[in-house]
Amino acid sequence: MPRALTIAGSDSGGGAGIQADLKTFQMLGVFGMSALTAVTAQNTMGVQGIHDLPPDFVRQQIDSVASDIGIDAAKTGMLSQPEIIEAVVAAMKEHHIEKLVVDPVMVAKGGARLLVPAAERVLREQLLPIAYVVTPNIPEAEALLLRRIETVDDMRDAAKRICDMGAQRVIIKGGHLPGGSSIDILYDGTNVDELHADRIDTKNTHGTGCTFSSALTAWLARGVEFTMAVGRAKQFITAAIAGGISLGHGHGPTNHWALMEQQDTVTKQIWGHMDGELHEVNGNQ
Ligand SMILES: Nc1ncnc2c1ncn2[C@@H]1O[C@H](COP(=O)(O)OP(=O)(O)OP(=O)(O)O)[C@@H](O)[C@H]1O
Ligand SMILES: Cc1ncc(CO)c(N)n1
Repeated sequence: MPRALTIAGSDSGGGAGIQADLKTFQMLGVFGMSALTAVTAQNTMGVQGIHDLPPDFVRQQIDSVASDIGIDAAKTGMLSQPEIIEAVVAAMKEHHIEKLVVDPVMVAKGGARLLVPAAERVLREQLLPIAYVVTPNIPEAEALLLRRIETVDDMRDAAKRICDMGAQRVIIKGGHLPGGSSIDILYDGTNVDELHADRIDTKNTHGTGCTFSSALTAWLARGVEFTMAVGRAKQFITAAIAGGISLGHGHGPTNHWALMEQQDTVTKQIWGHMDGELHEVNGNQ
């Protein structure tokens, strides 16, 4: 069974962070494990409190699962403090984690900081160079590069510049760009690609970034090639946003079960991919 680890914060509201990641892993048939970095008191209205965990204890959680269960792919989300980033980097190196998806979470939708400003430099200098892929949204890419991103051309340029900082691959998520479609830019160190989806008119976008990066991690854990894994992660997040549940009074969560509920082409495509892979595995035995 493919195994994926999320190293991230807990969202008590269940739509983002560790909770979104584990729900997504489960939906995509991957065994999910977690190393908590922080616990937040959070709901659809915002973040009411943050309690960071000690860096050594973050490290201990990673060591526990790596030394026993094993990790096919890992992702990072909210890392909160510079010392936590340092602990995570040391653990990733020691356990030789190659498929590392870095979601450089900095600020929650309502504006609360999930990474102290002093940690941005450590993230840039220590975490990016060990990332298999980094997935900033537009404000995060702006913070990493200290420059504005206003157009799709700016996003393409930013993807190359972030790759120059050491990440092997970059996806700039366009959820924050105004316009009728939701464009993500994908750079694999050689080619730039665009991923398009119609923009869904909804306020229920809490945790979209976490859900997208955990779907990508799940497909990488399953051994799917990078570009295909990104395409399937995009299908998953688009279905989850379109899945339309409305909870709470603010930015509600996406629907991680959307694929189970809608027996449409997206469901058939995604479950079909998995079915195909299972047949391949069985056929090779
Ligand atoms: N309204 C929307 N309609 C369709 N796709 C969207 C919409 N909003 C975001 N997306 C897609 O969701 C994915 C996540 O992008 P986004 O920019 O929202 O991440 P994020 O800001 O990191 O999310 P969060 O901080 O809430 O976890 C991207 O693939 C993006 O294109
Ligand atoms: C714990 C946590 N991680 C990430 C995000 C970003 O969506 C959030 N709101 N909360």
